[in-house]
Amino acid sequence: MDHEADAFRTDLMTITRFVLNEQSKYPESRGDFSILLSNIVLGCKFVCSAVNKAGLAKLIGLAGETNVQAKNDPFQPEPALTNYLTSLILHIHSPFISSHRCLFLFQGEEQKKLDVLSNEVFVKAMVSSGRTCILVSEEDEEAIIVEPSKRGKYCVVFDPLDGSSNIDCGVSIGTIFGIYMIKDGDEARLEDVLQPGKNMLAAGYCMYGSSCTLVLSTGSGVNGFTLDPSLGEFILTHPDIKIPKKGKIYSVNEGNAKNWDGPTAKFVEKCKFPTDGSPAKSLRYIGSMVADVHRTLLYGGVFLYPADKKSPNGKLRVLYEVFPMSFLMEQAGGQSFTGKERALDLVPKKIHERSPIFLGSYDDVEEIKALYAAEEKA
Ligand SMILES: O=C(COP(=O)(O)O)[C@@H](O)[C@H](O)[C@H](O)COP(=O)(O)O
Ligand SMILES: [Mg+2]
Ligand SMILES: [Mg+2]
Ligand SMILES: [Mg+2]
Repeated sequence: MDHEADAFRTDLMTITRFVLNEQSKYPESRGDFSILLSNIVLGCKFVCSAVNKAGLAKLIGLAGETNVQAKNDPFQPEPALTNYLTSLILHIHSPFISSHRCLFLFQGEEQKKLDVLSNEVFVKAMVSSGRTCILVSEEDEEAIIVEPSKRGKYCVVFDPLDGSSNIDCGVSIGTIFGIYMIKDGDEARLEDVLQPGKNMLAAGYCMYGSSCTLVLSTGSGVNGFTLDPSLGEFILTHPDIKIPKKGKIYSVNEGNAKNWDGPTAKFVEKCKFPTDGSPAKSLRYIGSMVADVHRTLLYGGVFLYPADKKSPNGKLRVLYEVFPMSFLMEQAGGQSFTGKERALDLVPKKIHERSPIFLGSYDDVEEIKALYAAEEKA
């Protein structure tokens, strides 16, 4: 370690310092929101560490593919490695996870186990913050109403592990979250989370990729933090992110093209064969919403998961995928549209409701809106 160089890094803007700075702008604040955010950050660090270790376990499992058991389950790690990883993870994260879950994680089927594990981590991190009252997770059918003794005034909606089908090939995945406040006093009701996205107080995601990046908005711009593994701290690396007004990339699963509606098909056609003299756009599609949106935010362009004949409401879930990403896009100067309205104006009726979504650079989304408006007139 270069201690001399490290000595010059002590003025780094860590996420903790950043959140406390933000808190100081509200002298009446008692720090509840900062405590909630710090528990979200801890949850992200935990999932990041589990994602990294799951990859290691799979690698070992693949190497043993020749025995019969390994054929049935090619991801079975060595027992010694399982024990080692279990004790390691329990040592670091024992307040959040039971030994049963830990063993679960390293005994094959990592993909599903990581969904379950990440969910358990986030639920526990949120409840133990003492600042939440309702939690909605992709992995839980019903909303979780926090018991009165541990209750606070915030509602958190989250997708604990987004893009989980990408785990097996080590492609970027993430966690998405959004935060609301209960409408009145001490009563927590389902209506408190069935609010339009524009009522969110904060939203963000953490991407577990070549680096671990947390992107956060508390309603005054968007900031990105990168985890420094040697410090265990998220450092502000992308201050005040602004999405380019127009982009050169479109991002969509074109395998669904035969079922698209007119405006979606026309927009993608225009991306590939522009008629106004502009260059054709490049196609980039990872298949993890977090990663596709992250690239869109930094490079510009548009991410779309439209409705199609098979899925008239699209695929992505309103509360914990569409809303947080739309909130971030707008905060970064972009737009987000459902094909009918501004995404953040949508009022969900059910916690796992889905919606088509078009989000990204302002001008690109404007083009999509014009195509839908033209179709409505015709
Ligand atoms: O819906 C997603 C997966 O979420 P999930 O892992 O269920 O939390 C998004 O991350 C992806 O954008 C999406 O899965 C990609 O969908 P396809 O193009 O494969 O339909
Ligand atoms: Mg998801
Ligand atoms: Mg998920
Ligand atoms: Mg899922």
